[in-house]
Amino acid sequence: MTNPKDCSPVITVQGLRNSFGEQVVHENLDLTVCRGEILGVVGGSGTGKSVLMRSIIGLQRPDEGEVEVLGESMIDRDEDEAKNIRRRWGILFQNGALFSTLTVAENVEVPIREYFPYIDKQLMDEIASYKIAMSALPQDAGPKFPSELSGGMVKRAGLARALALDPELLFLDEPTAGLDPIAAASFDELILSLQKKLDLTVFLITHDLDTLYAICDRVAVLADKKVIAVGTIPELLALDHPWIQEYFNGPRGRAAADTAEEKVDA
Ligand SMILES: Nc1ncnc2c1ncn2[C@@H]1O[C@H](COP(=O)(O)OP(=O)(O)OP(=O)(O)O)[C@@H](O)[C@H]1O
Repeated sequence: MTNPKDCSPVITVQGLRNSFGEQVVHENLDLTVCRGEILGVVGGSGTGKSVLMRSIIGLQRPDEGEVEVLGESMIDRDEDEAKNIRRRWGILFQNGALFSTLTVAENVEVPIREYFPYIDKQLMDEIASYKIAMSALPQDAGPKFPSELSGGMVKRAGLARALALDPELLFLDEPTAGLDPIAAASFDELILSLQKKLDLTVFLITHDLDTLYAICDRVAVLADKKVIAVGTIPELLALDHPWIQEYFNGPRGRAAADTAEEKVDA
């Protein structure tokens, strides 16, 4: 499947190979993420979605292959160069990855302090409070500790921190995992509205079929150690790969498609 004609690549992965000892996780994996799209990444458990994300953000050194993000190669960067690139993206890890001993506002301030240590306290607090509002958290969430928040609020706090440095690119690792369907749908809507407002490119790992239907422009499918297909859901449905058919045409896939259709009709 080819990339859209007007694709301006923000992430390009070519010939990626990752292994742990004898276990080869990726072999000859290629993927392009285009500017301004929400790309969903799906695949069975253990197919290497998180390892792929770690390779893209430079946390996992591949055995082979090229990874370019925002026009810069991610392989063998020195720390200063890597830091400059990291500043241009935000990451929401699966469990929120907040510092438990810091309040929500202090968590949001962590990346700001790292990159702009000279910003005074008042401005820092104002930026944090703005990011908290953007993530649809009530302002009284700022002084709370992560242990005082619901699961949905922890995700929003993680999102507020991911947005701290006005990123161009957002990585989301299973953002709706562990949320009830209403909280998950509202988180999807939040991501979609932020993506539009901030003109973000989003790399989104998910198992959540509703999320794929609700917000993803294209979906990349990981299987057999590589990206076996990438395209819109109708494009993927036209392929007769057994995993794709089972995933999208299984009972959960059909339920998600029905929900998406009902939303369009409403
Ligand atoms: N640091 C590591 N050391 C050894 N093996 C690892 C390491 N990280 C990941 N793996 C292995 O790589 C494979 C892919 O893992 P990964 O976490 O990327 O899968 P995934 O597709 O994200 O799975 P899930 O959907 O269950 O989260 C797994 O078999 C995992 O055990």
